[in-house]
Amino acid sequence: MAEAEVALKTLVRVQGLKMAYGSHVVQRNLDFDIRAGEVLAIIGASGCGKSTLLRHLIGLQAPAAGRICYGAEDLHAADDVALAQLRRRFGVSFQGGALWSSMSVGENVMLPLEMFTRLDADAREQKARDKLALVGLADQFDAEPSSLSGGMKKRAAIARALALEPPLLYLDEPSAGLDPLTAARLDELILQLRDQGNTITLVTHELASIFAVADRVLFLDAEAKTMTALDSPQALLDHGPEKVQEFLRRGKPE
Ligand SMILES: Nc1ncnc2c1ncn2[C@@H]1O[C@H](COP(=O)(O)OP(=O)(O)OP(=O)(O)O)[C@@H](O)[C@H]1O
Repeated sequence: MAEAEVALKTLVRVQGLKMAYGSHVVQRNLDFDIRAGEVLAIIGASGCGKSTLLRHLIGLQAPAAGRICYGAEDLHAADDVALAQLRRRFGVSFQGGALWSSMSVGENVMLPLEMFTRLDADAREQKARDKLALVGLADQFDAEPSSLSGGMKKRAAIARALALEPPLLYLDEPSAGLDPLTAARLDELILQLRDQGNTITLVTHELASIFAVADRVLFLDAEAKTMTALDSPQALLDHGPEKVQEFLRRGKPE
């Protein structure tokens, strides 16, 4: 397939999405695509609805209005069988990593393989070791999660999200709480995964990393309660809405 065609392929289409908790509307009129091969960063002020959007995208919360389609399949209208198949199309790494503390790092990564594939134990172990190697944790297969640093836990959670080799990864605040060097290494991992053909949608507060990794940025405005920008970080910095420029200027590296 030609490069331009790959870049334009849509994995997820969000149409007229309204998100609410009861009568409290968080965001409305969200219309955007997630394109194959891109890193899309969802940004905006605290409380604007970034995590809520992520929960809608992975099917944990239902829209108050609108649709989220993976190909022709409406995520929230899918029956259980279709939903199980849809969920195989994406991996998720939640804030904090959320590894099971009662299992070793390797067992954590093998868990989705045990639950969703018929691979035998040897094949599961090999795949988990491959994924851990990919995120730079080849030697941590037998380690307890509690012995890992914050950055290593996030990497291990990404390895687990990669276990089933989904084309799309959702990462919630992958570099939150990390020192700048560790955060930069995580940015490198995200770019490496993208270069290997993964599509990554991440929620982030870390403005510096947006410029390092994001192909496009979706800005959710907390006051307007809708998206007010969707473009490359540089384009938004140069000629985006004033509020978005201001938001991005705070994190622009010198
Ligand atoms: N379970 C819930 N019940 C009711 N309201 C909620 C719930 N979770 C979030 N909210 C509200 O929805 C809005 C969006 O919250 P959300 O956590 O999605 O924002 P965010 O942009 O991810 O914030 P942050 O950057 O601080 O993590 C906020 O006003 C929040 O108070």
